[in-house]
Amino acid sequence: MLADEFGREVSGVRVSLTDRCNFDCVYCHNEGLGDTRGPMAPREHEMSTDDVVRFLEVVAEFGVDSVKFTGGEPLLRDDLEEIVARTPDEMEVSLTTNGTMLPGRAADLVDAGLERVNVSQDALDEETFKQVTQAAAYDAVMDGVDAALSAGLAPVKLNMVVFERTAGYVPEMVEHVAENEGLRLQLIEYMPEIAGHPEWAIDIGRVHDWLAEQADHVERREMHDRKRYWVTPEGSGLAGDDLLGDDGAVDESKAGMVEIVDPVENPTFCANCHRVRVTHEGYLKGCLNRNDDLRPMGEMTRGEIRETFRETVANRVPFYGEYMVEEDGEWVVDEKYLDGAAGGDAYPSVDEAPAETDD
Ligand SMILES: Nc1nc2c(ncn2[C@@H]2O[C@H](COP(=O)(O)OP(=O)(O)OP(=O)(O)O)[C@@H](O)[C@H]2O)c(=O)[nH]1
Ligand SMILES: C[S@@+](CC[C@H](N)C(=O)[O-])C[C@H]1O[C@@H](n2cnc3c(N)ncnc32)[C@H](O)[C@@H]1O
Ligand code: SF4
Ligand code: SF4
Repeated sequence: MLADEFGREVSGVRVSLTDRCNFDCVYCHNEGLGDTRGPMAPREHEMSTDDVVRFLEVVAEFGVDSVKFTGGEPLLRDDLEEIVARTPDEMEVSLTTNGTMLPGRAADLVDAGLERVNVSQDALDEETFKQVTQAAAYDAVMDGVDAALSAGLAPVKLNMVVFERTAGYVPEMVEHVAENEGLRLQLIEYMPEIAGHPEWAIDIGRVHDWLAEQADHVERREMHDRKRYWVTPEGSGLAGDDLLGDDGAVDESKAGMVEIVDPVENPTFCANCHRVRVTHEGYLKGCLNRNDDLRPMGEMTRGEIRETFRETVANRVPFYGEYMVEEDGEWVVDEKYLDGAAGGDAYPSVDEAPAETDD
């Protein structure tokens, strides 16, 4: 496995398959590339099926053992089933989606090899959901979660972005996953780095504190050093070791899992980041929040992709703690990165994007 100069092995890749989306969430960072608004029809500059598969085959040689497909909305790609089916067998395949297109496709995706799915759901309230996503699709998302469960994808993780408009729904969402076996909850700190509106953020520390009071068992996940809180349904009377099965792990029929994703201004999170990203146009990048280290993979042979992947890993830096450093209580870009010293150019326009190739 390749490791960067901060000792972080790269075990996973996150591939954005498109920047198109049928929602227009007010907070969307689009995996670092800005706006999802625009035509919904397939676009020429998206990586082809073969491009995606070739990249995955190359990184599998380096021991990368998991891939997450994301976007935009990855289910807008009609070839998603084919991509999943052609992903190297040794890789765990997961998907992050708004869920609306899972009915009718979840079973085929599972047949193709999909192992896990995260579905974005910011509230249990239809009106708030509509305001946040700017789409009237609450029922479609709920149907999507059901379709994933019926297809055997339990536990399904619900992704909830916690910011000023949704924070009030946290207790309800926690109770929802505590009561419903097969669901987990991921509370994602609102990230303003690319989306803007820092005033929407809430203090995620308060959510940690509240959950610590509710939880009957707490764990840490190696990835990002994320905290996981296990919460039992109200009135269950279960606590502590009651929750553990014979294998020492929490029995999910007794408690719901709530994980907090809190990357903002968090050097510890970044110090445990083991992922390289790929944009829908086939650029490698070392960090969600950066677009000054992009390396194109289009028109490339496997040998060149190998080299580009090595370069991307070698140039990865933790965003908080190295790229952004604290000065007088403020986070500022470390001077040495101000001229794009990592070697890449600023994100090129679509017209300059590399053409698709066969290899
Ligand atoms: N800054 C930052 N944010 C991340 C990172 N990983 C996840 N996030 C945030 O969490 C959101 C949801 O992540 P997902 O793609 O659903 O999955 P995940 O939690 O990373 O992965 P799994 O738990 O393994 O499924 C992302 O879109 C980001 O907003 C990361 O490495 N850096
Ligand atoms: C960019 S979306 C792409 C996949 C899919 N369209 C979806 O919504 O699940 C991936 C995840 O990023 C989260 N997200 C988007 N913008 C964010 C932001 N500014 N801060 C934190 N999370 C964000 C979304 O809630 C979603 O769970
Ligand atoms: S559904 Fe996902 S990609 Fe689409 S706007 Fe919302 S967060 Fe962004
Ligand atoms: S370095 Fe930090 S901000 Fe960048 S992708 Fe990793 S965890 Fe996220």
